[in-house]
Amino acid sequence: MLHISTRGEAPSLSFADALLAGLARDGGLYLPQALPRFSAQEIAGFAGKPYAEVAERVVGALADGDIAADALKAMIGEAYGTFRHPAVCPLIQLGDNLFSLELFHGPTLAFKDVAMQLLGRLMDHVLAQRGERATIVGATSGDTGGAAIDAFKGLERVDVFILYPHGRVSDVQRRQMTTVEADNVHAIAVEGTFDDCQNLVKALFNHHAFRDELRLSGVNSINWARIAAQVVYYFTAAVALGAPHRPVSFAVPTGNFGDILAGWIAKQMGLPIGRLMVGTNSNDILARTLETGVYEMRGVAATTSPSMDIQISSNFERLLFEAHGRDGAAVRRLMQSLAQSGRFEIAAEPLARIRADFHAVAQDEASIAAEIGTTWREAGYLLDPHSAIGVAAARKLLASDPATPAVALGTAHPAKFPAAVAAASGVTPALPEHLADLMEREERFSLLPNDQGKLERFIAERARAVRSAAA
Ligand SMILES: Cc1ncc(COP(=O)(O)O)c(C=O)c1O
Ligand SMILES: N[C@@H](CCOP(=O)(O)O)C(=O)O
Repeated sequence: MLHISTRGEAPSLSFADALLAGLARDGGLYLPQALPRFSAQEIAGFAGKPYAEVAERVVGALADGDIAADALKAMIGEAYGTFRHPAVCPLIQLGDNLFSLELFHGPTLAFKDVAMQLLGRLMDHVLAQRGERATIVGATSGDTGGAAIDAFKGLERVDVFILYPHGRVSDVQRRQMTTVEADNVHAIAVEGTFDDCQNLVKALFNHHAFRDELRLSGVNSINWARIAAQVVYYFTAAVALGAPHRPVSFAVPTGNFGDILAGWIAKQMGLPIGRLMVGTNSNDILARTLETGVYEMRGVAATTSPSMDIQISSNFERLLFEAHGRDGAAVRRLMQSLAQSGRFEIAAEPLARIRADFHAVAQDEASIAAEIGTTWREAGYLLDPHSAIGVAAARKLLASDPATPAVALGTAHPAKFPAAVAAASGVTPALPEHLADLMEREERFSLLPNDQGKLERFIAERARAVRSAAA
């Protein structure tokens, strides 16, 4: 199966090629030409199966034979063997029809591990088959970076450069990136916001000579394989709650729109998802867009849910592509408008299509703290600020439809954000044992300005040095 770019001007690629490419050469994002679909009977058959087995079916269908089934099975087994919970992504009941899907039992305590542990293995596998090396560049508002560094540390065929906004991630998140001792890992603090970091990464991909010389690859959710791996937990959660015999709704703390897009993909693959609720913090560009049809950037505010302090929500482009009937030219026009004026307007028809599947609600800092406090007092369950946005959004779903189970995605462990959690609940969550000495480990990072030229020189020098030391 080939994968096509949302901007319609890049070569179509196989799953393995799209995996290594990251961003398409026309600046767009890859999507499969057609999505596989499971019958209700097949979905019912997922009930009671271990997570890894469902992952084999779902990721296997999306990879469409491009990765040999036995190799995929082995990689999935290894990837989810790194999780501390036997169910991998357990479902916890918090109230009547209210559930938390805990996605934070991987090595770095965030949902990013679910995809990244598999992505690292998939990339290494494909690079080894081809005898190639790659330079991975990624932008993080806190969690993707740590998850990528954990998944790729020490791999011989990749150098990893992670850009994070200086002073805008939590101490735990920063230390997960800066204390890893591996020569192929480079943590870069950028003087700017997450959006600046993400723009720099996209600019590196769009500088084709640099991209080709260093064989750039991406691990943000611009990489289709990230989304493919995230589709799996929508299936396991919904089936555990009675799908395909009844619909299940999901509330998703949203920033780059990758996680909730994975839910929409699951729906296109046959899963009966009721409503998909976008939850944002006060960086509410997506909530405003769904309400008004105008996507308009405003300055980004620093919040207690820093991983969602995002204005340019990359994966929204994939949804726009679908809502415009897969018209790459229409997406190019919208993206040009965004680059030139910081805004674009969605026409009535595509907006109606988006609104048919998605709803949105924004939470300010006071409501996030209140949700952490309420859930702790009423359910004895400690939420991190991002997951609290999900639970608050799920309550909104239940207020209008109490009969349909609402699953809030639990995207981070509360110990990643101890100060905010303690302030809201009075409880200071402890880091799991494997990270207990994180605050004592030595840090190693480079501070760079928000400057593409300087970043390119930095990456080229480091990548060449590692390659000549390895030769
Ligand atoms: C803890 C946490 N929650 C939610 C999000 C938002 O997810 P997405 O960017 O896929 O919308 C992120 C970052 O992406 C995150 O790190
Ligand atoms: N919240 C993310 C931002 C990057 O998102 P991604 O899913 O596109 O990698 C983070 O924590 O880094």
